[in-house]
Amino acid sequence: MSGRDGPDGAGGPGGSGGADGSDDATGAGGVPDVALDEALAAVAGEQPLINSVTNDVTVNDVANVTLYWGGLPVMSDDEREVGDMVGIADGCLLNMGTVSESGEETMLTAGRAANERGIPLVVDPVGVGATPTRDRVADRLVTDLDVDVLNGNYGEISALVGDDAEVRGVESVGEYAEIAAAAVECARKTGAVVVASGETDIVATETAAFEVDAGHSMMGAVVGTGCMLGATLAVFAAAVDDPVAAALTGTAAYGLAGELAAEGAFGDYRGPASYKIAFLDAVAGLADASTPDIVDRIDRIEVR
Ligand SMILES: Nc1ncnc2c1ncn2[C@@H]1O[C@H](COP(=O)(O)OP(=O)(O)O)[C@@H](O)[C@H]1O
Ligand SMILES: Cc1ncsc1CCOP(=O)(O)O
Ligand SMILES: [Mg+2]
Repeated sequence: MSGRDGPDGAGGPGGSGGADGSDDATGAGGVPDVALDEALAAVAGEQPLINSVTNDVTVNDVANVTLYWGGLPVMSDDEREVGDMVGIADGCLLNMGTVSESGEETMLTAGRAANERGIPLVVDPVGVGATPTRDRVADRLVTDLDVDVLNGNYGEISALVGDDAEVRGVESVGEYAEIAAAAVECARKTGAVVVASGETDIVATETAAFEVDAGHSMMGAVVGTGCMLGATLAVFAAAVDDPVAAALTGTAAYGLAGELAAEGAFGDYRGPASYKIAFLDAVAGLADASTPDIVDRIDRIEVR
């Protein structure tokens, strides 16, 4: 871990330590007693500055969703400056969606600065499994850096651990019956808390796996929802001390926003483009919306 509490570390807003079920700080069924309202209040109170080195396709969405959660976005990605910007940030996101040769080096510079500063480092290995270049860059990021939270779709997480995976461009294609086991193996390989996104999200550590039942199929119809999940995880990891509680809370909050948008709570929509607007408004308005207790959306699952 990057100088921060690991999954057994001290708790904090939004969750209490031992979120991998290793001590008595968990609730029923070995699920940590995460609290959405506490996490959202912590984000609002801390207003974490998040530096994202991210792709050209969704950079504006990543910036806005960071802001709408209550963080402060900055997208510094120049080798001459990024170390200094991460040096004053509270969290760092690396998203390799359109990584260039210089961008690869800049991501390593930013990641090393985050590790040295002891702030949360989130990595989204976009498109790993699609090309040898992406396989090499992703492996370099998780090997050379101390990653706190790693998020990818089912295909990307499976590809990272060498399981059969079909990643077409950046989209996960096919069935992944063993995704929970792949996520735990990925956590063991990288030392990160792993979020495997899909119809049901999986949050995994080296010793525990949780299903997060929140979200809507319309989220899968919008480019950028995985990238924006990475930004969400960076914001929550900067405000919630325990990285597992942060990942569970951020993933659940994100899915709840997707559900509220699909229900029309933040405006009608006619298709994926207008849904995206409603989704972003749901993120911005979640703190004021009445939301269910997210503990009821999280189930610990047994993984061999
Ligand atoms: N069919 C679905 N049902 C519910 N939520 C979904 C569905 N597809 C995607 N999501 C949600 O959308 C977000 C992005 O997931 P995903 O599409 O897997 O990432 P990516 O965009 O990187 O491929 C996640 O929060 C995930 O839970
Ligand atoms: C289409 C595309 N190509 C390179 S990055 C990118 C966006 C990927 O966004 P997400 O992973 O959220 O679907
Ligand atoms: Mg993605």
